[in-house]
Amino acid sequence: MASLREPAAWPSGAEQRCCRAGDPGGHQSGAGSCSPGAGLPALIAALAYCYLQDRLSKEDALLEAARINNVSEINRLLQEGADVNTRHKLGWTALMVAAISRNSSVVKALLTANADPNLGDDFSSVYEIAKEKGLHSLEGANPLQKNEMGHTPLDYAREGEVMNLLRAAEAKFQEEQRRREVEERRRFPLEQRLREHIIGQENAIATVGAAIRRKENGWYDEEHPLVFLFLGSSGIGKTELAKQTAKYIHKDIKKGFIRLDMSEFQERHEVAKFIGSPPGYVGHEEGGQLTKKLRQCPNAVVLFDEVDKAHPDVLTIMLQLFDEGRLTDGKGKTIDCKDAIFIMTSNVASEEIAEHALQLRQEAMEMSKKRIAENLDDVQMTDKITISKKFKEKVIRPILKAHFRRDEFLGRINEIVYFLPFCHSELIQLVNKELSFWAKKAKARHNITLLWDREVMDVLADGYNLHYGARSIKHEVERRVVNQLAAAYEQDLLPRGCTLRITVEDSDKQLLKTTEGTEKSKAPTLRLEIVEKDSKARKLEIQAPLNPENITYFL
Ligand SMILES: Nc1ncnc2c1ncn2[C@@H]1O[C@H](COP(=O)(O)OP(=O)(O)OP(=O)(O)O)[C@@H](O)[C@H]1O
Repeated sequence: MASLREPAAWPSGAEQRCCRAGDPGGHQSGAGSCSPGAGLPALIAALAYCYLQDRLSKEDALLEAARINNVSEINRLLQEGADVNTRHKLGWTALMVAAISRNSSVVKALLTANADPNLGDDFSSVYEIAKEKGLHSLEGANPLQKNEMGHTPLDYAREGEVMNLLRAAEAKFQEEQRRREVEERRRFPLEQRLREHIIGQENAIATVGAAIRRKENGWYDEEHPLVFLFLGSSGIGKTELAKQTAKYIHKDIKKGFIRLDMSEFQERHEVAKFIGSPPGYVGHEEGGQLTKKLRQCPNAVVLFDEVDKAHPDVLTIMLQLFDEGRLTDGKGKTIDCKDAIFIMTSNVASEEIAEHALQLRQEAMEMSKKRIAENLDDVQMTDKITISKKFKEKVIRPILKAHFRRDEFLGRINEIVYFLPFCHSELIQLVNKELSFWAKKAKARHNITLLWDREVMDVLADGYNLHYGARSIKHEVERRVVNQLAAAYEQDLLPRGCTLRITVEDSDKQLLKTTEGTEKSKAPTLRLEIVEKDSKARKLEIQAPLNPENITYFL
């Protein structure tokens, strides 16, 4: 509830302190009377106070003067016609304020001016105070809000009228929320959101986006959960897509995303860890890793990482889960999870997929070159390629079949989603994302502005390793840029607030003699330079032993 001592519209402590310090003897406004020794902060506070005084109504000013024991101000305001019995919007009078603040001289002055000591307290209702404090009862408040024990306001309602009110408010709020979400989805579709976090992988985004849209709009088989298998090499966005899908569906609710590393379920006895042990067995009380989490959020997005590593008995349980949309745990309790979304990831066949994609890109590039040579108008330098149905049937399916050994398991997968290696333009985007991440940190932590250009991004994109995906770009940026930044900082070469540019040295790619006598190009070096105020650049001499180019980073 609002405290008598803290009405929302009254000046802050700094203003009050200044006013007291500068108001020993009956000045009019409280401004300019801060002692010179009080310094700049006091002067600023005094000015702020004056400004506030100008804006306050006479009645507000009277209440304020009563609170801070300013008798001369009380007298002045009363002379100017302020109502001595005025009330604050939460109900108290100036006399009450002075009394509760023990400001006896103000009490005397107010009584002399005929303040009514018999005015009862007219404090507002809880509703008024909540409104004043911005805690509106049901207007705009979320009636579904849960406290730390998981209870909503309705759980605490005892009276019929309040219960009815809360029920109606819940229904109204849910309807409003649903309407807002539909509107939001229309304006900002899932694919667009995913693209904000995931570079490339257009086909994967489109496949997942379409399946989720079908489900959200009721165009799906409600007897079975949605099941995806994400295929592709490491660090290419499989987990990220699963995470972002969960974020889209469950917002920031952590329980909405369940992640299990299936390499932890390689042995037969580990089935118990998955769904819990039967009665009488060790760990019965603990429950299973999957069942425990699914019980908390039966419509979660569940990620089974490296599913190819799971023991066949674990796969049997997963098949039952996908088929029936429910799971019975070690305690015999059944969890209904038809609304869950199951995503399995696997690196199986990743080499074949990567090779095929590179070959398709090569063909697309040659085709474009040929058409340029033939001077045809419809030339499209496209990075977009699609894995053919033939390749999926003839190459991928047999590999999956050999691995999972069961047609029915593969048959329960709604969509097999292919993740392809990054093309050059996607690598440039990944580099830019990574550099932007560090630029933001440099700004926030050290007020340093970091600049780079396309040539720098090209050099860093060369560090791409097909087997490590986006992680190799992260490591390349850390190795070749962030290491230098850290060393320069340690050597005190970076003035706070400076502008730093990353530049490419040896950009003409010098040719080096290799031990075999052949020539190979030397990778260009990245250097840091400070951009001075007059736009002149000065290269930083970062001292050995830290020559970042000589540091090997083991992936
Ligand atoms: N397409 C992408 N766009 C943006 N960032 C990506 C992309 N792919 C991967 N990353 C980033 O690289 C890191 C690893 O990605 P992710 O965990 O999705 O890999 P993965 O494909 O699941 O591989 P693994 O099987 O090794 O886990 C994450 O930080 C992720 O944000």
